Amino acid sequence: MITILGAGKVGMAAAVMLMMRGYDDLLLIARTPGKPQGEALDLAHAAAELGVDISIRGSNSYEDMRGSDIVLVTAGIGRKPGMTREQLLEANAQTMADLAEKIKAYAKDAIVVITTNPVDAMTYVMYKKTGFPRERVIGFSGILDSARMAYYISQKLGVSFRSVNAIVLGMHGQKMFPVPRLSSVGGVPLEHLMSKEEIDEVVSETVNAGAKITELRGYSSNYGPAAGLVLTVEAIKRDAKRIYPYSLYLQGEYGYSDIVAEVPAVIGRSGIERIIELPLTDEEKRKFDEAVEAVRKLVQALPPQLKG
Ligand SMILES: NC(=O)c1ccc[n+]([C@@H]2O[C@H](COP(=O)([O-])OP(=O)(O)OC[C@H]3O[C@@H](n4cnc5c(N)ncnc54)[C@H](O)[C@@H]3O)[C@@H](O)[C@H]2O)c1
Repeated sequence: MITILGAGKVGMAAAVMLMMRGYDDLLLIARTPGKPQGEALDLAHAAAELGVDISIRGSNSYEDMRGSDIVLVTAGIGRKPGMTREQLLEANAQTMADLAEKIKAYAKDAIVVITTNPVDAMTYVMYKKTGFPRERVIGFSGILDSARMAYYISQKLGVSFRSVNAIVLGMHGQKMFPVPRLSSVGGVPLEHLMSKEEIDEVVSETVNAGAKITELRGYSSNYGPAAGLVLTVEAIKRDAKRIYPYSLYLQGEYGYSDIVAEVPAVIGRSGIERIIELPLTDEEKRKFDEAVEAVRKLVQALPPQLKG
């Protein structure tokens, strides 16, 4: 059973994509009476039209998440134009702590995937408050950040983004670190294919991609994160052992402990199986450090009761 907490724009886009890929036993949980039930009914009708034979339910009761093997956390407020992800910290941290209690009570064996922003700090709160092994507390955004980088590279070079391998590390926010040296197109290092100015442009477009969507339409992205959530569910359900970047609690990797950072990892049935440590140059390590320090600042700004 896959439970989605929060039936907002990200949660519902994920539900639609999961339905279309045939994932059975979907449960939507949200606070507003009628909202998750209505969303589930509409989606169930769409599944019937498409001939997708699955069960989709909505509920206002957290107890119904009993038996979930995956819980996707999408509850919390999103950005408005001009806001940074970091400005959502206070409101959403309390939501994470509240939801951690519910997940602990009713889905103690689930793999928890957090999308709520600022996602690195929210993953930290979820890890501390559930007390789950770190393998089962996974912050989502890295798949989206690297897909955005791949998209901008593909646009500039006129090649399919399926031939692009783009790497983004560190955090999901203004200090995210796209790594051109480790990114490649058809196996050729990016730096052989683009000028420094073009690469700088790709980096800037990647970092500002979410803000651009928010500026244009007045609210933050939802199809992008939803697609990456589906890949994450797929990797878990199929024990696919794919390598994707996630925001994960570090215990010595990259020289860091007791902090969350965006790093590549192998994901399968039991959650995160292994964190991959990429070889970074001194300059790259400095940028990675800046990203991690930005997360640390956010974590430090959390009220003490939400950190431990
Ligand atoms: N990690 C990423 O890559 C990424 C990308 C885009 C958006 N996001 C984040 O995802 C989150 C959700 O975005 P959205 O566009 O779906 O927002 P939304 O406003 O459309 O939906 C959020 C839902 O959360 C619910 N909610 C709010 N506070 C709650 C609480 N305390 N308990 C239970 N439910 C609560 C709301 O009722 C609403 O249904 C935001 O924090 C946003 O910044 C993350």
